[in-house]
Amino acid sequence: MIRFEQVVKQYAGGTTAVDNLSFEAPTGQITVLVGPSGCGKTTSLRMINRMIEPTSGHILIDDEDVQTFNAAKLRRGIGYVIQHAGLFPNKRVVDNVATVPQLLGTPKAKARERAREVLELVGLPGDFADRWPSQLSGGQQQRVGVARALAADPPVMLMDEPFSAVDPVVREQLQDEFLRLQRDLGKTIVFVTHDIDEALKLGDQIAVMRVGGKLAQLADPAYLLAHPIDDFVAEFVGRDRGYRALTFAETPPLPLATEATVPLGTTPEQARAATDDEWLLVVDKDRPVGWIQPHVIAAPIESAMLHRGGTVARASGPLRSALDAALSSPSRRGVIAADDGTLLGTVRAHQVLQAIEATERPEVDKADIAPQQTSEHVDLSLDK
Ligand SMILES: Nc1ncnc2c1ncn2[C@@H]1O[C@H](COP(=O)(O)OP(=O)(O)OP(=O)(O)O)[C@@H](O)[C@H]1O
Repeated sequence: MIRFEQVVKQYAGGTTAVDNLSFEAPTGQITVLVGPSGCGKTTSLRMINRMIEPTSGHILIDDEDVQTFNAAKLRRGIGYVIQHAGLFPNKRVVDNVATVPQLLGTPKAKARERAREVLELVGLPGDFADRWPSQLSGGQQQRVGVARALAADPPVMLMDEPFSAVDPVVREQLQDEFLRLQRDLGKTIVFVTHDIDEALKLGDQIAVMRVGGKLAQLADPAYLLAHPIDDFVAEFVGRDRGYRALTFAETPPLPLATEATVPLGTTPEQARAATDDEWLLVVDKDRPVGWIQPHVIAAPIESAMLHRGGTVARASGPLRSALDAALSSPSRRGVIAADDGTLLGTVRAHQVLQAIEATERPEVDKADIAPQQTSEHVDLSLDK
């Protein structure tokens, strides 16, 4: 566990970058620091591995003050990933990744062997290891950055906007892979981003910071969306936070309608006989694959003719997926599937909205509210 205790950082020149910050980043979980530019996220992160020293206060890792460690040793024992990966351009990928294990005393051959293993873990197998960083895409470079941080198998990882420099599609892939990896590795991670969507997706808990380096609210994503503590947090998590919150709400049993379906290869006559509706759902071995308009087609149904608009939601997934499926479907009927992908039925948006109306929001729990709100803080101000 990483614990911030009333940490303050004032830079020479007088800027208070971090102001009386207290929070805990639990072991094995992802804590995201999020907030607008200049709110002190990077400064907070870098104080953990002592790239920056606090003006006052303490940071503890597993109850040991980081001040008691040798700074260089501490840094080697903590994985650190930054935007643009920060790879050594004159070292091959494998040697970039092997750097920290070697610094920690692992013989070169063994460190390289380990580097190849970790590169495979982050989706860069085989000959990627022997390339130069400049021969990789931005997304691949970020993966090398993650591999390099993981190579020495540190229990703690610090990640500063690691996925911000790549395009949105690659970013989503990197986030998904990172979450998959973390499920297996269970590192204690502090992750900095200015992107609330990224914070909500990755964070087990989210610390929202405001300019001036103060903690505005610390909570898990669902709670943050349902109960922003003030206007600043509400504004920051977005006007569409009600919609975003559906990502964290389980789908209750929905009133599914039986949908007429036809398999690929169905002739136009057969398709027209199957329904009176404008849209007809096509399946492949009981799995929904797309919609066609039976009165428009002139040849047997093949894959290329399908309207793929409309996502398929899993009955066991979040309510947001069910609503997205209904809203994005060309027939306005959202397709709901079982976990194995087979069709269960369809649902309309108003039915999903009724289900949303019936869901409960997380209870307000005072313990989740930012430490600045505690009486301790009030006492301090009264002392003056
Ligand atoms: N070395 C420094 N000397 C003086 N002021 C600094 C220094 N580094 C950062 N600051 C100031 O401290 C404040 C916090 O900066 P920090 O980089 O921690 O914020 P951030 O939330 O990470 O911002 P961003 O999202 O823009 O990277 C800012 O006002 C910044 O200008």
